[in-house]
Amino acid sequence: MSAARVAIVGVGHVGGAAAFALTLASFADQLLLVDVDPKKRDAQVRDVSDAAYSSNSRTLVRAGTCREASQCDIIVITVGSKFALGQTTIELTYRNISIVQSLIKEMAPFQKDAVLIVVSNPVDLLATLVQQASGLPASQVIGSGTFLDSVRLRGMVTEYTKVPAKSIHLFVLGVHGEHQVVAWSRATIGSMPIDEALAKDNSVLDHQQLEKDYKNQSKEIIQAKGSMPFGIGTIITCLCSSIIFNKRNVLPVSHFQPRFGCYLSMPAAVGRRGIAQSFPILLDKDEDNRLSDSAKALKSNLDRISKF
Ligand SMILES: NC(=O)c1ccc[n+]([C@@H]2O[C@H](COP(=O)([O-])OP(=O)(O)OC[C@H]3O[C@@H](n4cnc5c(N)ncnc54)[C@H](O)[C@@H]3O)[C@@H](O)[C@H]2O)c1
Repeated sequence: MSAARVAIVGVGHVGGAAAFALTLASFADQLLLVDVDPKKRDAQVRDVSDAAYSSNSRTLVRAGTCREASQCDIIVITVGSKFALGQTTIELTYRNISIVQSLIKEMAPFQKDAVLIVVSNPVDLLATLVQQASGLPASQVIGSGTFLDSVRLRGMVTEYTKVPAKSIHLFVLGVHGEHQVVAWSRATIGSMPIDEALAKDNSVLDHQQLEKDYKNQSKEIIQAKGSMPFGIGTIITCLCSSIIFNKRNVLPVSHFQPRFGCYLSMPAAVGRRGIAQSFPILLDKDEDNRLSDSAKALKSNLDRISKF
């Protein structure tokens, strides 16, 4: 890619952290920040520009409009609304659906090679709707999905096994949230099944405890500091890098699953045109049943939404 332009739409906690991480990574030529709140947007531009100048980043950070964003090479959607007093999760979900749907209408048509990265929650549902409304091929719309969850869980296994995270092949898959599935049956260290590798040293991984701990970590971070922007900001940067440099890194991201007719996370090679190849993992029966149940629930929600 000659001159890479990235836009971030919604520069609150997550969008701001992604802008900071992308600027330090210094591979984008231009970074456009867009927000419905112009004061916040301009403040983020000034703050992140300071980081750009003090780190000698090549990335030029500036404020942009939705139309300008739609002509960028990568568009990251991090818009969201916060819980209002007395609001239920369902009300918040519908609020986010409505924000994202009107945003995509305002932005379309997109540059034909653009890749959209949806981060806003509920990420799989929104990524499916964004793809339908964007007019872009499914391969060019990606959801951040369970990428952060996979990285976090791998980090915890690293602490236990003392094996570097890059040698641990372990994925969290499916519909991001309560019903995501850890693919323990396919987890390996090097090429050896993880439980077998540990058994050699008489060690045992407590799958249930680890799952409980990595899920609790999100809740604990949010309770203590209100948001958890740094991990996801880095994940967004990693996705942008794989796209811009056509690295085809295999990452657990949300993408269209013909088997279920909706988006959910499975490993996929991510390159210049988005999803270059999907690598669905053959799960064991219990894991597959759980993944399949949550996909069916998501699909029926989507069918209900499309009737409105
Ligand atoms: N997928 C993940 O792993 C993951 C992790 C963390 C957060 N998230 C999600 O990211 C989203 C953002 O979280 P946050 O903490 O940054 O929220 P935030 O409230 O700090 O930021 C949201 C921003 O979106 C802006 N916005 C709202 N409507 C807009 C519109 N129509 N056009 C442009 N901008 C608009 C707001 O002004 C605000 O600046 C949430 O949906 C959150 O659940 C996802």
